[in-house]
Amino acid sequence: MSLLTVERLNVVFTTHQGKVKAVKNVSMTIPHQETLALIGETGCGKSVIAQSILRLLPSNAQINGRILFQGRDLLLVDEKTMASIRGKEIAIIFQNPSLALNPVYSIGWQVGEPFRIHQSANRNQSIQESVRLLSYMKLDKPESAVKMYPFEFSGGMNQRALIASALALHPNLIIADEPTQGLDRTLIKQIIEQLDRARKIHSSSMLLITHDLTVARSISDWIMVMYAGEIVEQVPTLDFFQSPMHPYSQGLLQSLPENGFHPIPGQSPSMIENLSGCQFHPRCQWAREQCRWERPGLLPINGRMVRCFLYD
Ligand SMILES: Nc1ncnc2c1ncn2[C@@H]1O[C@H](COP(=O)(O)OP(=O)(O)OP(=O)(O)O)[C@@H](O)[C@H]1O
Ligand code: NI
Repeated sequence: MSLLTVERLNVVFTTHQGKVKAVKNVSMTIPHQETLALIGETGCGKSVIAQSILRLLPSNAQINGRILFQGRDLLLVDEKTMASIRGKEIAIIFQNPSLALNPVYSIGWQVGEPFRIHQSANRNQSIQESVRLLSYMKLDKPESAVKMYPFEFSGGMNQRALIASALALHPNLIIADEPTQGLDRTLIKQIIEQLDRARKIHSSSMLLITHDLTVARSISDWIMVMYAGEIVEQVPTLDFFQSPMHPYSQGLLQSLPENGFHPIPGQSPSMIENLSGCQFHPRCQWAREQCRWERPGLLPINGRMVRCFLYD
C-alpha cells in the first residue's frame, strides 16, 4: 500500500498572458517509508505539484485530479481538515529558508510553532521542544540558539532549524522543495544526511524536489523526471543512473560535471502555447517525423515508465 497516490493531476493558472499549463496529467505514487525525487529544469512544474498536495495554490489556479493520502482525497477535504494535516501529517521544507522564516520572531518561537498549533503547547513548552529539536539537528548550544533571530543564523543553520520544525510532529510525509539550494557542498551533504536519518527514524516517506542529481542519487528510491509539466520517465534510482531511457533523462545525466558537463542545447517550450507532438522534440537528437506531430504516451518498459516513441 502506498502512502500518497496522485492521479491525473492537472493544474492551470489563469494569467494576463494566457493559460499556463503547469502540470499535465501527472500520476505518481509514494510508497511507505520511501523517497521519491522529482527532478527537471526550472519551471517544469515541480513546486506546483508540492503546492497542490498541500493545497497551497493561489486562487488563479485551477486544479483537478485526485490526491489520495491515507484513504482521503486531499482535493476534497474541508479547509479545517487540511489545516490539521498540514505541518502534522504532511510537512514541507521550502526552497528558501530566509523566506520561510519570519525575521521578527526568534528561532525558538518559530521552530516550536507546530507544538502550539497542533498540540496546544504554551510558549515555554514550545520553546523547550525547540531546544530538543535543535540539539537533535546537531546545532551548537541549542539553549542560546533558540533565543536568536534568523539574521543571526547562517543559511545552513536556518535550514537545519526549518528541517527540525518540519519533522517536529513526525509527519508521515515530508515534502522537501530544494532543501539545499544555495548551500555549499559539504553543508549539503550534512543536511541531506540529517534529513534522511530523521526520515528513517520516524518511518516517514519523502517527496524530494531538487535540481541536484547528486542529492537525488544519495537518498532517493525513485526518480521522477518532469519536462514541461509532464512526467517523461519514472524509474528506480539505481536504474536511472545506470541506464536512463528517455533522451531528456540521458541529457540531464550528460550535463553533470562528472560526465563531461554537456548541457542540453535549447530551452523548454512555453507553458502557454501548445506545442504539437512530443514536448521534448525540438531539443531531441533522435526526433523523427512522428515526434513532431504525435504525443507519446507514458508506457511501461524495463521496470519503469517512459514517454518516448524510441521504445514503441
Ligand atoms: N501563481 C502562479 N501563477 C502563474 N503561473 C505560475 C504560478 N506559479 C507557478 N507558475 C508557473 O507554473 C510553471 C511551473 O512552476 P514551478 O514553480 O512548479 O516550477 P519548478 O519546476 O518548481 O521550477 P524551479 O526549479 O525553478 O523551482 C512555471 O511556468 C511557472 O511560471
Ligand atoms: Ni520549484
